[in-house]
Amino acid sequence: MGYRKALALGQGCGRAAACRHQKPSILWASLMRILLTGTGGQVGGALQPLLARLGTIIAPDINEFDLSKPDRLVGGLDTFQPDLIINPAAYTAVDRAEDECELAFRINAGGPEVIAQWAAKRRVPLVHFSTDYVFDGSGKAPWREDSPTRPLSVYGASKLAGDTAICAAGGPHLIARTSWVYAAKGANFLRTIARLAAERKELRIVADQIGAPTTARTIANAIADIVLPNLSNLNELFARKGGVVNLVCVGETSWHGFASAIVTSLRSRGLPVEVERIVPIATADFPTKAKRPGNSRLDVSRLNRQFGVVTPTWQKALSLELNDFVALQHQAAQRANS
Ligand SMILES: NC(=O)C1=CN([C@@H]2O[C@H](COP(=O)(O)OP(=O)(O)OC[C@H]3O[C@@H](n4cnc5c(N)ncnc54)[C@H](OP(=O)(O)O)[C@@H]3O)[C@@H](O)[C@H]2O)C=CC1
Ligand SMILES: Cc1cn([C@H]2C[C@H](O)[C@@H](COP(=O)(O)OP(=O)(O)O[C@H]3O[C@@H](C)C(=O)[C@@H](O)[C@H]3O)O2)c(=O)[nH]c1=O
Ligand SMILES: [Mg+2]
Repeated sequence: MGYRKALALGQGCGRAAACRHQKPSILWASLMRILLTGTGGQVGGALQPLLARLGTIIAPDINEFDLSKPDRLVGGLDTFQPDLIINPAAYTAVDRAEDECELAFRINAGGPEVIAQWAAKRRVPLVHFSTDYVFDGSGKAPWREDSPTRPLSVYGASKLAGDTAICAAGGPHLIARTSWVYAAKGANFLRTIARLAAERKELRIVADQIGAPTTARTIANAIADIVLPNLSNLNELFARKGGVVNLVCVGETSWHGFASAIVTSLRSRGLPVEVERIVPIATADFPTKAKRPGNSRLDVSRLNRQFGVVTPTWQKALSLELNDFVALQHQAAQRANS
């Protein structure tokens, strides 16, 4: 699918209906085969331990199941025979995507399309992940699941094309739309800021892009809370309540506000912090290849209403994540000294 066509497609595909959560069936759980992609990444890595007790986790690496080669995925799916597919694998290098448009589209749209069509034919439920970067960032109101999309970047357009293809496949699916994901491990803003804060006296961080930093752990917990009690009827649950659902931490801040909170917490926890000034700047003063939305706020009321899932505030989630981050830093320091 081409970039322009993708830009013109897809306005979200949320559906609404009422349903009661059911208790998990132990027998069902033990028989379940769950295909989980991207376990080397933030969200896949956080999901893996939570899902492990549900049955057999099939976690292929990129050589066994490469989303950039959509025509080879059906063979893998036929071999794995999953009862549930969870697909956090994605191309997430936002600036690089501007130069690797074709690759980003294959991984974020072509691969998911093949998976969704395979799953739809067999009525296998599919959980996928989307981004705030499908929006153009206008206005100040939080985006709802059915708000008009207009991505500003290749990454955003490729993710939207994936969402649209999954919706069009017509199978039972849930697309969790999230934002500003980070974890104690992985490539993310928390780790970038921690590194820069230990090296520099001054940080200059954009203060006019507003959203909700969200830990991979928050996303994994929410998905587990939706999936676990409904294992035996996920198919029906997603057919009635699936589609897109926003899944972010509660509250909002700018990247500058997020960086400031990270640095304050690192200092109070005794980690090395050299930085003296965190200067708020405009997006225009931090030129990047890809354009990013100014308004990345996502309205989580559907998540609360449909699934009864309440996420923590971004500040609470940050504090929890920093416990792990600090422990990992101490371990690394001990290894370096021994
Ligand atoms: N990160 C963010 O800020 C946000 C992410 N999202 C979405 O959430 C989801 C999870 O993101 P996150 O966990 O942060 O992503 P990460 O970048 O942390 O992880 C992506 C994973 O995808 C794997 N991957 C990359 N290319 C391929 C490929 N060709 N075939 C198979 N696997 C591949 C990577 O493998 P390897 O480990 O080998 O590199 C990695 O394990 C994605 O859909 C993303 O678009 C939404 C909003 C914000
Ligand atoms: C390092 C740095 C970044 N920034 C800005 C650039 C950018 O606007 C913002 C965040 O930088 P990042 O490169 O981490 O942002 P980015 O990679 O665009 O993060 C996005 O990733 C994809 C995968 C998503 O889906 C989005 O939800 C979002 O999390 O901070 C500064 O202003 N100063 C700095 O020193
Ligand atoms: Mg990034």
